[in-house]
Amino acid sequence: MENTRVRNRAIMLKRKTRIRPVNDARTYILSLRDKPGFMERFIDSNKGGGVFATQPVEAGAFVLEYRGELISAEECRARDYTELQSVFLFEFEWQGRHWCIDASKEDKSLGRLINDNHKSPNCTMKKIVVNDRPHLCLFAVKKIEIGSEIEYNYGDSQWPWRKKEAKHRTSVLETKTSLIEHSSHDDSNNDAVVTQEAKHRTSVLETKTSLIEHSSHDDSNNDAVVTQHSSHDDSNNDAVVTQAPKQQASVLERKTSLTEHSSHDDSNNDAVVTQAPKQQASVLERKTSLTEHSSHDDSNNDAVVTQVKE
Ligand SMILES: C[S@@+](CC[C@H](N)C(=O)[O-])C[C@H]1O[C@@H](n2cnc3c(N)ncnc32)[C@H](O)[C@@H]1O
Repeated sequence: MENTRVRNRAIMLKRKTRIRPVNDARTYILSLRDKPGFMERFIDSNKGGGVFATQPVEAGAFVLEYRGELISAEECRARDYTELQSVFLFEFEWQGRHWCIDASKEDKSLGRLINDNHKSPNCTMKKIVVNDRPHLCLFAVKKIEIGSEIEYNYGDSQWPWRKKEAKHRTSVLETKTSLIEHSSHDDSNNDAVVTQEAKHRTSVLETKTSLIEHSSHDDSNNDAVVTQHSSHDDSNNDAVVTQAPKQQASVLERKTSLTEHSSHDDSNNDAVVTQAPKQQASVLERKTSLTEHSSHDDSNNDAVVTQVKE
């Protein structure tokens, strides 16, 4: 009896002393600092950099703010972003209006460097309102171990790297099938082991080659945002010139995506929609994803869209 009381008191104390994730977020929002326990690390030339945990993170905990400039959707429309910059724009709805966090400026903050994972993300984006201004913050949806990459779902869009992942999966599947075929054939053969190994090696080699082919194919793909990050775009004027019409399209599409939600731009929508449906989808889907998270999180004890006053 006494033991239970002591245990309950200890639990209550622990609950009281644990910082509420939303309050934790508020602290870092106000201080304009990133929470310690995370670092940027280069992953590969495809993904670029990413953010990794240097300390374990509890499920539900505040992770990092997607820090940037809060601008209206109208302002976002008026700005001339390159395609490289446009992947750092996060649009969302707040108080019935459309807003954007423009994180295109390198400011050493980590939130803007977090990569996409639509299958098993360990974080989710939520709106936190501090002093009447919305902020986008990432919270852990599961326990995150030291060394794990921090990832969230950018939204249900056709992001170019997801196409690559799908191609990779197909190649691996083909290799597996090929191996099964080889081994069933080899079962009847005494020299099977050596032959099988050799075949395995060939298959692996083929897969590697196939992957290289896929990636070089993707590099020349017009839809590939990944290509925008590759170094030749930055250093090569010709590449940039070639990208120019695409950039225009993407800006136009972003405008369309925004006009869908506002009535005053009805006059010039049609042409734009046909120009770049994919980009439009990306923006919309990312926004939808955020809204879904928010409504989902409303039922969560760790309150999501939270009004925090100083
Ligand atoms: C907001 S930035 C994230 C930081 C970026 N990795 C960097 O180093 O600057 C978004 C860009 O990261 C890359 N990216 C994000 N998630 C990815 C993923 N799952 N696979 C491959 N590339 C990804 C894409 O190039 C995308 O345009």
